[in-house]
Amino acid sequence: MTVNNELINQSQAFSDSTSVIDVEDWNVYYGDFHALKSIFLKVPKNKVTAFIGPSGCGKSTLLRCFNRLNDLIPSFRATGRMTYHGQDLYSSNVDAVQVRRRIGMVFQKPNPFPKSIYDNIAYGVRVNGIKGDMDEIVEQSLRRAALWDEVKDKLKQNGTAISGGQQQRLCIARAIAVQPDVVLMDEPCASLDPISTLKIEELIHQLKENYTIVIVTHNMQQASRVADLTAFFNVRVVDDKRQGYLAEVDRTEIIFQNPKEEATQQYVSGRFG
Ligand SMILES: Nc1ncnc2c1ncn2[C@@H]1O[C@H](COP(=O)(O)OP(=O)(O)OP(=O)(O)O)[C@@H](O)[C@H]1O
Repeated sequence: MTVNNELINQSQAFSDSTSVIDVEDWNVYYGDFHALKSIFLKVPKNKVTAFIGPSGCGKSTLLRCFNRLNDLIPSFRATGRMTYHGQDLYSSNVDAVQVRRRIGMVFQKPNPFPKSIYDNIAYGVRVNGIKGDMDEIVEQSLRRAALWDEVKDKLKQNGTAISGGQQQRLCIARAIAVQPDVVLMDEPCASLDPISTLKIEELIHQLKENYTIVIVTHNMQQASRVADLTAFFNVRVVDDKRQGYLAEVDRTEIIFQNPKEEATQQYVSGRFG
């Protein structure tokens, strides 16, 4: 296996952190399209890792590999090794449903169930057979998602009948209610106004005390505000086809102030992408 520079840089940057997810020589294909080429990455525990890069470079693809969401796409195929706490995530004896419980996901568009706020939380807790006082679990999850004070008097109200920003925090509460240890966020603020966006960013800061977070964002300020580590993905053309790769990964301040790659500098300063 080739040792690559990103891995060396990153291990220097976060040598004090344990990694939760380890990616080694990871390649993704959709049919014969090679979407992601040879990714090496360590996702550090209780940190926020941001994925940035131009459209189509494979940020969402890699994020969705972490909780096996791409398994649902018939043309998807991956090679290489991806481990979660040292366990091979793609081993045949790993249950993808259990993976998704431990590695939760929040999507770009808030997607609460058309059920009460209470049941939005309680549903996944029941389905996953999690024991405990349901009222307490609901309250605790809503508190952790910084939503409790706004909804505590209307828990029976439909989860779709609150503001977009509140809906997104409800989706975060729903994700953390099933006791994950990683929360993946795919452009979680893309459909939100600036005030709701700031609330989610503050929440991300709080959440990393208890969870490991990976966020895909097109918003450079957001990456620089929330992320400890930033991974810049880029696209190159191989045999007339666009192929995504990890160009550089390092501490966020280095990626934004003193990156090693020219392309990273150009991207973070808004000169392409
Ligand atoms: N289900 C799929 N089938 C075939 N190709 C796909 C599929 N999903 C994504 N791709 C392709 O894989 C590449 C990476 O897509 P992906 O959505 O991961 O990129 P991204 O960096 O998240 O893009 P964006 O920033 O626009 O959301 C793109 O060329 C895309 O067209």
